[in-house]
Amino acid sequence: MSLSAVPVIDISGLQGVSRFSIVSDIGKACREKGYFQVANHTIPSSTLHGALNVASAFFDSETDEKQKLMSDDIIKPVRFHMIKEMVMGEEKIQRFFLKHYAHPLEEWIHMWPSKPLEYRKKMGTYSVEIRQLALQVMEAIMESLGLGRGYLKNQMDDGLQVMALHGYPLCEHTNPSPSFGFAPHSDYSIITIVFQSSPGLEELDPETKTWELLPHRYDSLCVHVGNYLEVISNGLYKSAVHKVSTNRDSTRVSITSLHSLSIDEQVCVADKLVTECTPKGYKESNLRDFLRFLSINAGQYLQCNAYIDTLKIKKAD
Ligand SMILES: O=C(O)CCC(=O)C(=O)O
Ligand SMILES: [Fe+2]
Repeated sequence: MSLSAVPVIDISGLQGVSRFSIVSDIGKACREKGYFQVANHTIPSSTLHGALNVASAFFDSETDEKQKLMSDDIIKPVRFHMIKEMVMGEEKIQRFFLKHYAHPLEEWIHMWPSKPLEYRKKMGTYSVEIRQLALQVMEAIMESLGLGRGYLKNQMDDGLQVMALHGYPLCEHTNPSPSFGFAPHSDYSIITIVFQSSPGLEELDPETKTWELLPHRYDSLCVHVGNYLEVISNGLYKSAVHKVSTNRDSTRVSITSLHSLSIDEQVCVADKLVTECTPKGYKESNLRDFLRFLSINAGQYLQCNAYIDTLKIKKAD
């Protein structure tokens, strides 16, 4: 595991004269890694930490809210879940998980936890701010692919934002199992933005095939290329494979925001990226296809690239 190679992109000049070089850095990071950290964004620290605090308070609480939202039905727009595993003959919680849809906010917020009392306000502010950032980053990504910054912009207005909150309790066993925490996977989004309370997220470097621990830089956010961006880019940008392992010395909380088109909107390879030398590499699909795949395969998250692999068009020899 190495510490140093995660690209950090300062986006403070994205709307100014430095746009061209920032867009090209973002393109390079998506092409070579599939992930990068964003520094100097404009989301206030109070918004980021306010959301982390209410997420922790929700996971720590003993309220019947958790019970009410508890479900194994992955289609539910709001659900709480606990992922358990046997460790040395004892059942251990490896992760608490709360998922809720977030855009448009007024459609979903009344279904979110009502306790702690500030949950909806703080998480609502976070979700709106993070979505604005995601749209800016997406514009830059589309520009870096030569598709123009407005590519898919209208569809994103009706797009889906799914927030996935994770709480990883302390685990005193040093090595319960390789997947204890969050097993390696890639995300079912166009892009994902992760905020973490402490280090733990590890990214698979596609070239060296080594795991890189994402450094915990103050208020920085991590962007992942998701499965649907891999499709849109015709494989130029590869989905980020990542995991969270155990060996932590404190409880860890993370907030993931997954940004996609609406549930029935087909995502396909951008026409401009299909050429004689680079034929179409992926079938089109939508988010509902993914959810169906997930429920048939009965896993909460899939191993690595299980879903995206089903979309790949095999090259004729
Ligand atoms: O806990 C984390 O940092 C990662 C969460 C994650 O990968 C996900 O929600 O898809
Ligand atoms: Fe993920």
